[in-house]
Amino acid sequence: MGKIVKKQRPVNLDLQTIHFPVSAIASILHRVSGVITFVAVGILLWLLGMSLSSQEGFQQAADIMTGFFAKFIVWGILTALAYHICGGIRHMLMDFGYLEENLAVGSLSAKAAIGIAIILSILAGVLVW
Ligand code: HEM
Repeated sequence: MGKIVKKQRPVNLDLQTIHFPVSAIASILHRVSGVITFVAVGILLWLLGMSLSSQEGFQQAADIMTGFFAKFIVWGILTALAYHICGGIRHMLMDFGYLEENLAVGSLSAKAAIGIAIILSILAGVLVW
């Protein structure tokens, strides 16, 4: 309240020079993948319900899953889940004290989580297609 703020504060409008550290990217991805996984629960339960409703319902669900768009969505869901689990395990290892909480370990574990998720994503693609 009524604080005097210095008017000539340093300003950097060159957005090209601003880079997120890898741990920040890992953190944003963890939130985004958590939200995608949440929405995915609804989609997958809907598909499961349809497939269990009757023989025709099962056929309808199987037909839906032959389309490229549906496969792409399922691959996206599996990729988000894979990353969310990798990021979640990283979080829990830090929370339980198995990983040191410093910049070097934070960056390395973030890169490891992203790297493992990329490999799992490729495997998910092989599984879906
Ligand atoms: C249906 C499955 C899941 C859904 C819908 C889900 C969703 C979410 C969401 C929305 C968040 C909040 C993210 C944020 O606000 O930054 C979150 C956080 C978290 N999730 Fe999940 N999650 C699921 C499964 C899992 C699994 C299997 C793990 C275990 C590896 C896990 C580990 C975590 C952890 C550790 C956090 C807290 C991260 C933090 O402290 O910032 N989640 N989850």
